[in-house]
Amino acid sequence: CIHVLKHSSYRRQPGPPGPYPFPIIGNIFQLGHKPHLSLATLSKTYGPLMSLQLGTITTMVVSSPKIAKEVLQKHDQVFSGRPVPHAITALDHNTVSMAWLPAEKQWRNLRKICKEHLFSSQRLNASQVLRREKVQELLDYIHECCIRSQAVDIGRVAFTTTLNLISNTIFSIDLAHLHDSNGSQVPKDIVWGLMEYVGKPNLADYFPVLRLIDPQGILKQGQIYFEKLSVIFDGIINRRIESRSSSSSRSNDLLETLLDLSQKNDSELSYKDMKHMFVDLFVAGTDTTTTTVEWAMAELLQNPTIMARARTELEQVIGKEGGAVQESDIARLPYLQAVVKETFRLHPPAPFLVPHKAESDTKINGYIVPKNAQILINLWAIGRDSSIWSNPDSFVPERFLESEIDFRGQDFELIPFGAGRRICPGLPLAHRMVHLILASLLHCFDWKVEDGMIPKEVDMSDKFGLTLSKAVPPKAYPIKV
Ligand code: HEM
Repeated sequence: CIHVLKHSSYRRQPGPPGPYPFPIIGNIFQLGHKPHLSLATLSKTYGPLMSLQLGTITTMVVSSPKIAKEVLQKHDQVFSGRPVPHAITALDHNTVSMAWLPAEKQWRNLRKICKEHLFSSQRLNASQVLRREKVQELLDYIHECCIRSQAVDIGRVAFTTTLNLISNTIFSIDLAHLHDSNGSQVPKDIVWGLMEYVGKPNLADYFPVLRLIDPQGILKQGQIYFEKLSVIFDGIINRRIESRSSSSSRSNDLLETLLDLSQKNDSELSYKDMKHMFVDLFVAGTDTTTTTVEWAMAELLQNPTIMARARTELEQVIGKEGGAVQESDIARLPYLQAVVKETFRLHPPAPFLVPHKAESDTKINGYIVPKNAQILINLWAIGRDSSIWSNPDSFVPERFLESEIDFRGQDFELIPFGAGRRICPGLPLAHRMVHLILASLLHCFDWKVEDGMIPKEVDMSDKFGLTLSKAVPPKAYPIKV
C-alpha cells in the first residue's frame, strides 16, 4: 500500500523542464551535428536537469556537477543501467559485454577479472616493458619523419600506437604498424571500422520498431565487423593454446592469465566471453586514448609557451640526454599532469559518458526521473561552465597546479572517466598510456606547426562520433632536440 501511495504521489510531480517535443520525432532535430554544444545551449534555458524526447526515448540531460553527483554517487545503483544501442546487439554482444550488461552479477564478475588481472598496479607494472617498446617504435618513426622533414599526422600515429599498446597489454601482439608500406593493416582497419559503426547515429535507437528492418543497415555492417574481429581473436587464442601445450614459457599478458584461470576453474570465462571482452577493451580504449593525445598536442601546438613549460619540466625531471620516459616518472611530472587534466576539461573524449539508464522512478532535484529514461551527463557543458571555471574557454593547465581536483571520480566538475560503479575500469591503463605517449613526444622532440601557419591558426573544431575527436587531425613537424 505504501508502495502504491509512493508511486501515485510521484506521478503527480512534474518531470524536469525541457523544450517542447514535436509529435513522433520529439526533439531529435534539436540535437544537430554537435549534440554536446546544442544541449549545453538548451540547458542554459531549461536548467541543469533537462528532459527531452528523442523519438520514443525519454532522455534526461545533466549539466551541473551537483546533479551529476546525485545521479552517479547518491543514486549510483538506480542509474547504473545502460540503454542498449541496436548496433551492440550484433552477435549478441550486449548479453556478454562488460560495457552493456546491467550492473548485476555477470557484469560484476567481468569487472572483477579486469580489475585484478589487467588494471591492477601489479599487472600494469609487469606489462609496462611491452608498452615502453611500442612507444620507442613511435619515437623511432618520428625520428625518421624528422630526418625527412616530414609532418607527422598525430592522430594516425597515436591511434596505431594506442592500438598496439592495448593489444600488447592484452595478448603481446601488434595489430598495426606505423609504416603504411609494411603490408596489410587489416586488424587496424577492422577496429577502426567497428568504432565508426558503433558511433553512428541510428534511427533504430530512437524508434525501436525500426529494429526489425535495420533501415541504415547498421546492424548488418556491425555483424560483419564483429565476425572479422572474432576470426582474428580466434586465431590469436588458438595459437596461444598451442604454444602453451608445447612450451612452459609464459607471457605477462591478460590472455595468459585468462587461460590460466579457465584451466584452474572452468566456470571463469569461456573463449566466447574472452573475445567479447577483447572487443570491449579495444573499442572503449583506443579512440578515447588517441583523441586525448591528439587534443593535448593540438592545444600545445596552439600554445607554444605551455608546450615549452611542459618540455622544460621533462628536461628537469628526466634529463636532457637520451633517458627514456618511464611510466613510473609520471608522478614526478605535475605540469604534464595538469596539461592532461586541462585537455580532459575542454575535450572530454566521451562528452556524455556512456549513457546510463534509470532502473526505477527516482526523485532528482525535485523532479521525477522516470524508470527507463536515458541519462546523458554533459561533461562538455560542465567543463566550459563559467560559474565553475574562470576563463573557461582558454587552455590554462596552471589552474590545476594549485588545486586538488582530480579525474578519478570524486570531483564532479571533472569526470572524463565517469564516477560511481560504472566508472571506466581502464582508467589506470589510460592514465599511463596518455601520459607516457605525450611525455615521450615532448621529451624527444620540439614541435612546430606547418610552414606559413601561426600557432593560433591550428584548427580546433570538433567532430561528434564515438568520441569527440578533432575534425581536422593536427599535423606537426618534429624537431630533434
Ligand atoms: C582517455 C581514455 C579513456 C577515457 C576518457 C574513458 C572514458 C570512459 C567513460 C566516460 C566510460 C563510461 C563511464 C560511465 O558509464 O559512467 C568508460 C567506460 C569503459 N571504459 Fe573507458 N575510457 C578511456 C580509456 C579506456 C581504456 C584504455 C580501456 C580499456 C582498455 C577502457 C575500457 C572501458 C570499459 C570496458 C568501459 C565500460 C565499463 C562499464 O560499463 O562497466 N577505457 N570509459
